[in-house]
Amino acid sequence: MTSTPSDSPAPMAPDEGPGGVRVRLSGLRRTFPGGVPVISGMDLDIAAGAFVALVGPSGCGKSTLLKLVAGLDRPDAGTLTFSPPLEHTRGARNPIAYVFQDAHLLPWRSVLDNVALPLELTGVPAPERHAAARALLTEVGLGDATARYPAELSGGMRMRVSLARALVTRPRLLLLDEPFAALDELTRNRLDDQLLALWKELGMTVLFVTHSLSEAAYLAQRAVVLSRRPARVMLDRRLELPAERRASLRSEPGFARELGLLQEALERGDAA
Ligand SMILES: Nc1ncnc2c1ncn2[C@@H]1O[C@H](COP(=O)(O)OP(=O)(O)OP(=O)(O)O)[C@@H](O)[C@H]1O
Repeated sequence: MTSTPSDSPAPMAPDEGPGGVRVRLSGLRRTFPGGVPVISGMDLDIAAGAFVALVGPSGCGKSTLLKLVAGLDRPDAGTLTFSPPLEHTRGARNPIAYVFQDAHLLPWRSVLDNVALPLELTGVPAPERHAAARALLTEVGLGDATARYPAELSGGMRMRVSLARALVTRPRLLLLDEPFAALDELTRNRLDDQLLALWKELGMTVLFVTHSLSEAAYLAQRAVVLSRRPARVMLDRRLELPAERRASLRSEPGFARELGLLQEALERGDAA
């Protein structure tokens, strides 16, 4: 049966999210043609609504893992389970959203139409999709940039548009692959705070890949440190930091202690 606009879930208010999904990886394996083993027997259990950071040496398999979770690639063995199953998702049109390091905006579309695109593709009528896109753009601080075009935006603004576009479908799982890596530190810190606010508001599960241990510790409740390829879990740690993250946290001794533990695991994993 094909989906029509009238089959679409009811629109959700900006402060209402469908909540997160639990993600379980069991014995997940991926070997690329040519025999390059990238993931060999990965087990991870991510609670619904958790914010998990994934760090590891360059080339260890982080993006591969995200692609497997997103369904953009298939494992050679092992299982990937979502609970509740993604097809039972209330309100979410695309239960999984993916944000890349490059914002990947369509240059010929306005900011509003870029953000509304995922809804347009599922047949949501223009007034409804524009209202949803406008609400999200306001949340990321771009309420006055809806008519602008990607070429007129800074790198940080483009990433905010990309984040708004990912969230416009109210996903239950948000996958981010080094989304802010190309930005200056101040912009990156601001976007980290915006992402945290959106996560708290919408309650989706977040899996965030980053090379920055400091960004991982600041954002996540739980950090998973991977070894060099094939990726194995070197450390899976619930961070002992206050739930409320503020800029001052970065200079506190508890934060430095967590960074030290992550660094030590990363070095062990790189030498493994
Ligand atoms: N489609 C593919 N075919 C063959 N090899 C691949 C493919 N995709 C990735 N690889 C290899 O798998 C390994 C892991 O790549 P992946 O992009 O997952 O690493 P990563 O940890 O995300 O790296 P980085 O931190 O540098 O972004 C690399 O050696 C890469 O060359």
